[in-house]
Amino acid sequence: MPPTLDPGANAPGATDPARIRNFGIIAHIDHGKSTLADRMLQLTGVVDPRQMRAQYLDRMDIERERGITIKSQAVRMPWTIREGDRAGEAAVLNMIDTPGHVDFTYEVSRSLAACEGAILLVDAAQGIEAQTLANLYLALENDLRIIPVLNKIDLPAAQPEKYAEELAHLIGGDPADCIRVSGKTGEGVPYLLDEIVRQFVPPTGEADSPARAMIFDSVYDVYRGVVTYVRVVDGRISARDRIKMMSTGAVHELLEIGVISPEMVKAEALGVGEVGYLITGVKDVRQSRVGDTVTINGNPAKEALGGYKDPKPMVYSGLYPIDGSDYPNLREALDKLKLNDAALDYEPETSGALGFGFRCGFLGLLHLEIIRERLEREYNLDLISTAPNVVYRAITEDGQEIVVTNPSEYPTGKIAEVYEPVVRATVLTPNDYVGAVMELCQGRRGNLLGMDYLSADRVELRYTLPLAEIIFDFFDQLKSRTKGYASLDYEPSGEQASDLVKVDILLHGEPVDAFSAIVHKDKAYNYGTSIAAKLRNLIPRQQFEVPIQAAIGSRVIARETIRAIRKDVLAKCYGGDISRKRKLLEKQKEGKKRMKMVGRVEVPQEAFIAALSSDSGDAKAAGKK
Ligand SMILES: Nc1nc2c(ncn2[C@@H]2O[C@H](COP(=O)(O)OP(=O)(O)OP(=O)(O)O)[C@@H](O)[C@H]2O)c(=O)[nH]1
Repeated sequence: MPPTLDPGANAPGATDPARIRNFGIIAHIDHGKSTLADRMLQLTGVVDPRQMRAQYLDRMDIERERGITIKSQAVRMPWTIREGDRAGEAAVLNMIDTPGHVDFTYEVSRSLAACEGAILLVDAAQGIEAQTLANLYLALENDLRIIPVLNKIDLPAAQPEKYAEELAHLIGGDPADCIRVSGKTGEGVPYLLDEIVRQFVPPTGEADSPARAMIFDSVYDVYRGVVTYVRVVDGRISARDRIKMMSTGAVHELLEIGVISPEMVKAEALGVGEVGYLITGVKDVRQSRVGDTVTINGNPAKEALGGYKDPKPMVYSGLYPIDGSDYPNLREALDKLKLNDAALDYEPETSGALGFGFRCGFLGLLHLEIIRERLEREYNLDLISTAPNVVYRAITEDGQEIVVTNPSEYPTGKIAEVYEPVVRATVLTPNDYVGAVMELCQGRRGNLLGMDYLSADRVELRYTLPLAEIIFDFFDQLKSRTKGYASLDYEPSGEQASDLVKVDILLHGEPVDAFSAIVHKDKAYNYGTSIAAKLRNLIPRQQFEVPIQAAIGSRVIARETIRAIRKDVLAKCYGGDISRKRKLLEKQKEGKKRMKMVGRVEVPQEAFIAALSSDSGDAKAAGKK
């Protein structure tokens, strides 16, 4: 049975802003955000205990399986203070669930911009991790009040005293002010809800000004089209308004407006400080973008709320169907996924080695991995992805600027300067591994910005690093060098000029496009030798000698050779009967169909796939801690 919302003073559209508390929960992955959110839904009576399922708010299958939150959601919950001198004070809590992973930092920052307060949730058995810090900085940038909370106090390994010290040291204040809870058993959660009403401030806004609402999430629903989540800042949006998106000027009819509690509940209007959803019938999330400001067409606001950014892909990779006849299906699947993902970018591309496919842009490696997994799982496609690369900006000597999202577009002429994206990375590690982490970062062209002791045995290291150095196996390396104890977070931090070169891999003198890469000059040799060695083992011997070369322009930097073999399928048939010979030749022809020709060399497609797939796989690891 859907919950019925109070029709009185607390009804959506009529809620006194002084009663509203908008807050988010920020935490490192797996510190228990979704579990705590579930417990709150239950304690506030929004979800019937019998309907409760784990991670109620994580709706997508992939989210639930991976246990990570990709899309944020907002839930409205009534709460009345239970204890203390303000007992009996009724409030409306809007809990805005935020994604935790670095790829979705922009979404986190928009969700937080819709809040006045944030719960800083830390696992009492683990302490502060890199994403705790990164998200805390985002919350502080948005001027949010912070309530420090230690979770999982039911665990035997929990050390709440120790980590309360650490938290207090980080955000200032008294360790005793850290609230201790268990999302699992519910212990401490009612007290936390009381404190949310007591400590967080209500929203402020101009009730009589033209309406302005910020979009903090936008999801595509097969039945309802795009559902847009907004936080009203000024004025009021009612069900009969025509709304206008301030970044594009597009005007839409409102079909429905309401709040989530925890399913969609229609409302008459949303007023100052309220959080809810809009449905306009548009079919594409790009028309309703996160960060944009919604106003009313008849009485538009003059200025948009700040902070809107176009989503910009950071990492590109080619996606190819293993079976070439799946190409139209892949196109259709990408078209559909894009409806739900404003950051996904793709265009057709052809590769000599892999056939027809798409060059796709992603926010980061986890984003790539999620899209690929959804394509394979929901659309039944078998895919191969080329090694991911970042976006380079090359300036030629005659002053032309070329943006390179694919190594094959790298200009061949004289280049004055090449810029690559850099990130600001935060690594948290136990004291013992500081040396190992530094060595790794230095090896990846990192630049140490600073180092702080969070407690006697935990260190925060801040580096700038080229994004390209992080997207391969950085995370795996970090984990293995620190026995799994270090955590990593990073955010884009502009670009830098670097000494970069394009390495081509040539097979019998012909370049194989799928293996061209842009790498730092000092790493070109390593890249060249490793790919050449890999291909030598994967490509079967031919009837002539095949050199595999790695080259920068016309200069060869590495070489391997596949020795010649004469494969005579008829060798076994001395004399014998002609029909048997014909049969063997037919069979050989069949086998050849699966071969790709690179110049004169026959290469089984599986060889390309094997050579490419051993480079990926890091995103999976990066998805979890
Ligand atoms: N013992 C114990 N386990 C908990 C508690 N809260 C969460 N967990 C467990 O910790 C794991 C991670 O919890 P989630 O709620 O999925 O964590 P999350 O922070 O939402 O993770 P992301 O959505 O990936 O960011 C799950 O296995 C939970 O069952 C708690 O209070 N006590």
